[in-house]
Amino acid sequence: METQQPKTMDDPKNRHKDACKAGSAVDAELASAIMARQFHPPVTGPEVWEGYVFSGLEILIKESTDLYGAVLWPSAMVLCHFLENNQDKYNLLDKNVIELGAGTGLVTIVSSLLGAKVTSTDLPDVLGNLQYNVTRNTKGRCKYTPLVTELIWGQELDQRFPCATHRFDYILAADVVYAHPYLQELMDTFEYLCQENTQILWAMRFRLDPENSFVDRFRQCFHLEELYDLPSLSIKLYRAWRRDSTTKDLREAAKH
Ligand SMILES: C[S@@+](CC[C@H](N)C(=O)[O-])C[C@H]1O[C@@H](n2cnc3c(N)ncnc32)[C@H](O)[C@@H]1O
Repeated sequence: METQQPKTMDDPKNRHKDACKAGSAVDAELASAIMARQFHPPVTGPEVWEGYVFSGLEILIKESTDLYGAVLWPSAMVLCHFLENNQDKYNLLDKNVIELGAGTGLVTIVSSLLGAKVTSTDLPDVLGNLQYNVTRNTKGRCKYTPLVTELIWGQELDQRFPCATHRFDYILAADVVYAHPYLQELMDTFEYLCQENTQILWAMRFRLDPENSFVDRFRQCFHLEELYDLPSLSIKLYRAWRRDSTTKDLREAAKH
């Protein structure tokens, strides 16, 4: 299957240069705190690495610039920053977590470092690089070894992730909504995986109309709460849960 290469995406490497130019003081402060997580590791040679600090640990991510799934997008940093700083409310310890469109794996790595049992998923083309980064940064550092596996949105979900045996406390997703032709399949995947006690934590960058209409459609199936709004990065972070679940269900689920 071909990896989708969205025509409307800008270069993530340049994106954060504009951070903090606009928006409220809170936005600017938060955006710069998130972007300060990145450092340039002293790795020489032909390989390109990006360095990040989360959970008090250095994380080295290998990117390969030929695929969108092999580049780290700032929404992933926003989601990681949130998870690390909100462990009192969103404690991932011993929780079942699935990440959709994991790309280079930063969210999977940070969730694993925070104690979650993570299933990290993406298209077949990017799994090699994803597995490499996940192993490199979690081996010997995590309570549970993360599982890296293929999940093509909307395909074979009931065969590969039967509801009876695959119950997730959290679905994590960073920058999976953009101008690609699989938005309905992505929506179907959220709907399929999100059970009564599941919470979705989803960071997205707003670029063009597809993002806005996806959010509108998403609201028809899920309750949506805005957790972060970072205008300087054009990124929002949402929490979502099924329309037929109550907040009480989720509070009860969070206790176990
Ligand atoms: C913009 S990248 C974001 C990557 C990562 N979450 C991050 O924030 O750095 C979008 C991700 O979605 C994955 N993706 C795109 N279409 C997909 C599909 N139909 N099924 C599963 N994953 C898909 C891509 O391979 C890529 O990893």
